[in-house]
Amino acid sequence: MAKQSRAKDGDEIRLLETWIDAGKPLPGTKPPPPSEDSSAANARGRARVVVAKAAAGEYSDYGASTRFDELPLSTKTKDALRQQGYKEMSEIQRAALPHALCGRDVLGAAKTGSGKTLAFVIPVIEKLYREKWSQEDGVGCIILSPTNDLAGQIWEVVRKVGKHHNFSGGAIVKRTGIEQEKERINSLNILVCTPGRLVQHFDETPNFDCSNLQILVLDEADQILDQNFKSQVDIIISQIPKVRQTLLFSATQTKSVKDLARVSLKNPEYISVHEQAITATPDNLEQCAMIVPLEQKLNMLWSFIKRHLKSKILVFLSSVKQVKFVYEIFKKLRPGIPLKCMHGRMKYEVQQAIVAEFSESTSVLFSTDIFARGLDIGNVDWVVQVDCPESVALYIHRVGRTARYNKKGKSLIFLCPEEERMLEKLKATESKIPINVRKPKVEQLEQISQNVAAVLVKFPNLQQLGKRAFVTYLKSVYLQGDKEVFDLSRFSAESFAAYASSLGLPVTPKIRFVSHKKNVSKKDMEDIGVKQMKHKAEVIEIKPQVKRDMLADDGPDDDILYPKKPNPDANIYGGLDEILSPKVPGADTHMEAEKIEELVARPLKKKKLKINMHRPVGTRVKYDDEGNAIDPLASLAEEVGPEDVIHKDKILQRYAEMLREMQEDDKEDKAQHKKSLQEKKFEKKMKLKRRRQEETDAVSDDSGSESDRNTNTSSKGKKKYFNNSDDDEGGHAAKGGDLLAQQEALALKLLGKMHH
Ligand SMILES: Nc1ncnc2c1ncn2[C@@H]1O[C@H](COP(=O)(O)OP(=O)(O)OP(=O)(O)O)[C@@H](O)[C@H]1O
Repeated sequence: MAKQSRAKDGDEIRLLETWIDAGKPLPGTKPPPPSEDSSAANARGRARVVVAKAAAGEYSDYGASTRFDELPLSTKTKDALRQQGYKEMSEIQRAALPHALCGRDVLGAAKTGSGKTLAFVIPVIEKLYREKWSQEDGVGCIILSPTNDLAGQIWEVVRKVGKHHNFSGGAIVKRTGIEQEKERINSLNILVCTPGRLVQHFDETPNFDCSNLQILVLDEADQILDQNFKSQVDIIISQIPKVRQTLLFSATQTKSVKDLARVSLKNPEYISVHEQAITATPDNLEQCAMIVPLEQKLNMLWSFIKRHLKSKILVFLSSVKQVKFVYEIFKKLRPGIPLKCMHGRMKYEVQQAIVAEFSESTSVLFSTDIFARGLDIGNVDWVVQVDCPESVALYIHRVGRTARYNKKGKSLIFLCPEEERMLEKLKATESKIPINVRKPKVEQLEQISQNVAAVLVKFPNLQQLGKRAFVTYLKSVYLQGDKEVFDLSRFSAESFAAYASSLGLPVTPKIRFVSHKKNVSKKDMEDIGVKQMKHKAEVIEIKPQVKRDMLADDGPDDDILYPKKPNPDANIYGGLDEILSPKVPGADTHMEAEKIEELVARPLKKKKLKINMHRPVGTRVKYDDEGNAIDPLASLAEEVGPEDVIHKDKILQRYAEMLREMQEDDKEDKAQHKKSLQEKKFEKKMKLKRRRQEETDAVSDDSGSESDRNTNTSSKGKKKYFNNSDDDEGGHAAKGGDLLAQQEALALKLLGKMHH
């Protein structure tokens, strides 16, 4: 049987190779527009004729195919595609597959959700099939993806399309431990992984061999080729054969020759199927923007969710801490729709489970940008960007999580007045993003800051989270590279205090910014999700300024949350009234066991800050107790007065406690820091002492007198203690060592006491 099947495969491979060679499109050509006679029955008939002709030795040009079964593909692949319901090809598939199947390098760009994955998965499977690849041949294809989740998703597509083939493969992600992966990686034919994980295998897996690699794929190629992955990609390229096929795909493609040179494409086909399109985003996507002051964002998000309880909503926030905080707070406030959250700090299995749940149900998923690219979840109704994306490209990827493959979708972005430059960028002709600006109606906005404050009082652990959310948000703005959009100095001091207050925080948290790139920790980068921190040492100026109250401006017909009448301009497919579904009755805000009615209004008195932040760093620097320069923002935080706290007794009391706790924490931190410095100093001293002792011992060893030899017995023992504590001599000497250790411990203890 196996022999028979091999022979059958052999015949098919010969036929496919001749067909591919005889009917290949000319380099640089695009497929003609689909013929008018494209009814399903006719197309099926045509496909049958094409295949029969090929079998009879008449090979048709397949560059004009519109259906998968008209392409020179193996029966196994065609069967799997049919079983998955794939018949007609999408534009990018029509344009890219003919070139990729005949072995050309491809640089493909097409809108989000347009089917790019199949455009590279099919050539991968077919190439290995025609090469008669088997397990013993090792790694034949590497598909690089920027995230583990996306790698998992791509692997699923490979598995489904290749299910009748005999290849092995897998997503090399964090799920399995690296040790287990090391054992099996050389027997996998198709690897789907992040650049980082692959480099780890090059570094750590003995005999990891990619010398037979046939095909390299970069999904989300522009991201994989950016600075963040540069060193890893360079290592990968240096470890794989130069002669190979390379496929690069993304919705926002890199055109940088330098970038492309790094992956050494050979006469690549540049395929950008939507280059002439009027929009860079899917046609079925309705996009809106709202200018929302920082301190109103949470209220706005809450109000939006409350009015879309029957929708599947994906919410993007800029940091892990914010995602956690908003998720936890909203969970306590119970909007009346299931809530989920997702970020890079979660285990891979948990992420997978959340994705699966979100795919199935109507719910709200709060996420960092881990979810922004590539992930394919069916029927997302809304993408809401609470925090501004770092670039127009990221905006396109985020909104692309909805309106996928001919489905409809809507998106909404909140931009602070200070970030209006981003709106200009989105609206610029070259961005090709049809976005409508809407103004919310202030009287209909639900104000939840008192409720949030009450939740913080009841759940003190959320106070810390709130503080971290505040800090990471500001950090994320500070660390962004595009200073035209992200500039902390444009925010007024009052708006930070108001923002802290909107998060339920009694005081504006103290912040100290790092001023040099090298000082930005990896954890910060992960927390914030900032990929590239291009900023140099720079001045942060916080200019107290009169805030334009955007919400007070009650424009006509432009209320996205609660429109009076539909705006015909914004009505792309059926009107905003469908988007802005009326509030579902009986789903009012209710907090977990809290008595919200106990809380009174919490007016935030705007205190005029006395510090002048206009001056650049260097002309006016403040220092803390330890002599460190304090960032202007940190000083700003200190200026927040007691009048900024909530008036209600209970909350006041709690806040007073919190303040005390924070001061205590500060004190403890300082003491701890001092202690650890002294401990380090002490350890260093002891090490030096030990080394000197050893040197003295060594010198004694070299002397030859009888008496010296006696002394040597013990000094040798001492040396042996450090190397080998098993033998008797060593054991004896270990006592000496123990003594030393005891003395060290005692000294450390004393030191500790001194600083308490
Ligand atoms: N020819 C096709 N017929 C029907 N559905 C298809 C076809 N090709 C792809 N799809 C479906 O379209 C959806 C989007 O495809 P895919 O994830 O490949 O898009 P993409 O272009 O890679 O998007 P992104 O840029 O966001 O990564 C998937 O659910 C996929 O199953």
